[in-house]
Amino acid sequence: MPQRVIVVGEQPLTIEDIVAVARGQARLVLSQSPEFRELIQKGARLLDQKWKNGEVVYGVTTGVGESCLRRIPAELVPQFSRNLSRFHGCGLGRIFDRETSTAILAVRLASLVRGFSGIRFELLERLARLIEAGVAPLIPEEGSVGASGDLTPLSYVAAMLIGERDVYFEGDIVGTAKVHEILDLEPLELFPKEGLALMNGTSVMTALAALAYDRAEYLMNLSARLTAMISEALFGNKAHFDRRIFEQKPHPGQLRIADNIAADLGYATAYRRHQDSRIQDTYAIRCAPHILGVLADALPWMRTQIETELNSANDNPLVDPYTGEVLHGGNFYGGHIAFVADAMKNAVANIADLLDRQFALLVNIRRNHGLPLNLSGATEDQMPVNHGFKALQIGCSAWAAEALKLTMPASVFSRSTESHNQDKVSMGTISARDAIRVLELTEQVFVGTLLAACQSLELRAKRGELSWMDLTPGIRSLHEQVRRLSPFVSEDRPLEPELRALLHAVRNQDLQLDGITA
Ligand SMILES: N[C@@H](Cc1ccc(O)cc1)C(=O)O
Repeated sequence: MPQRVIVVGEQPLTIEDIVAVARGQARLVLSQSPEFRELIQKGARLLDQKWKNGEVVYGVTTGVGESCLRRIPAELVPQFSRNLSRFHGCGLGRIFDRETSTAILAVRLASLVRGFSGIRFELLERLARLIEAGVAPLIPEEGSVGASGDLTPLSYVAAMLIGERDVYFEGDIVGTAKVHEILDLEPLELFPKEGLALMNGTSVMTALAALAYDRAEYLMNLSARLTAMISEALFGNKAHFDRRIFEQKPHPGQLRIADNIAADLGYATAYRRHQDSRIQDTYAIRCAPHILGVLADALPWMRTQIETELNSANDNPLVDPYTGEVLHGGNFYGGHIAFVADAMKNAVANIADLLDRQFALLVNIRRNHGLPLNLSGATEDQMPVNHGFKALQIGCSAWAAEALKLTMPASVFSRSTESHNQDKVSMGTISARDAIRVLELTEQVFVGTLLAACQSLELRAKRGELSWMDLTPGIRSLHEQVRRLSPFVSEDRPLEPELRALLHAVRNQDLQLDGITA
């Protein structure tokens, strides 16, 4: 299949563009339009003239941050960009994976093409060339306060361009200098301001937020379908998803989720309650649209903020390419992304909690309308030595608790740092990393609960309590997709490999959600 080509520099990028580039599903190419090239070069030329004329330019002929009053002698200016990236080479913690690192490169490029960063076209070309060649720096996750930009993690992007530190390349981890040799490239000598332009921005947190948005949206839609499956397995009351209820409190996302669940249940107004169903199910079923709807209704706002940040010039100082004026500000402050990510982790962890409660309904013999204890599929004589889904439920409770624990907002933990120059910071990169971790855990809760739901439906079918033909194609299709990776549990067995296979399918968005209205 020919890869989609995304031209950067001509139109704003979307969250989906970043995800596609990160996953190798789209190529990112730099606009070759002469006007675009001229816009970029103009900013670089103006800046070059300024410092060569002996003018004081922050971050070029002065130190950075609190050191802004210290002048840098002309002969030391070229060395400065290199040193800036080097002294920030102090990140710690885990290393971002290749996909995330690629997203970070693409997001930084989307910012620099605005033409307000005073960098050469050549630098943009090199960045695009390295992305195209599948090169991505090894970036430690920790060490950014998220205002003053993601200085430390982005220093690894600058280091890659000057041929330093290590990168992912062709499935390996390789010294950057070596990769330059292989690709027959000379490492760049950064021009004044280029180091600062690369590092002084919000691209790490924004890349994480874009990836998280995509995962959260998919997981939300999967969870709506899973809710329908579990409602069927519990002989739930389908009338809880009657459109008229939601029209009276018409949050559009919540209404859409309710409609999707109703459709998956084949609900029609003439519906008659199952003889075993309760007049009102507990909240984990009845309020599922209200719980998932919180995220559904936040997503449009989150998208606006993430995509505005993604397509912004978020460094400092900015260089107006039309007048040559140097504008000193604080666009590196990641408060919007911090707030989005804190909100996202809260809404997603609530999904973990919701699914964990749904699982609890399935295994509890006082609530599950006759399903066997622990959903065991063993024969009667084998029952005493088979515990079915008991441990998996415990696992889901642990993952849900861990996700919920991570919802403490990071954006309120500003620390005054850097000799009180950076006296109020966003912590957005920490929020965004939390959001990713909460998603990982919630995906785990999802696959565990999904297996339990499939087991429950199959138990019902085996016992003649439910007919597959009475279920909608949406539910049957999800069940069949799961069964290709993990069969019915009749005798106890370790489920880890199957859970991992399912997780992999969720991460790759391989589970098809046919018929869902997004
Ligand atoms: N973010 C600072 C620049 C800076 C760069 C590196 C530092 O270590 C500190 C500060 C500014 O634009 O004002």
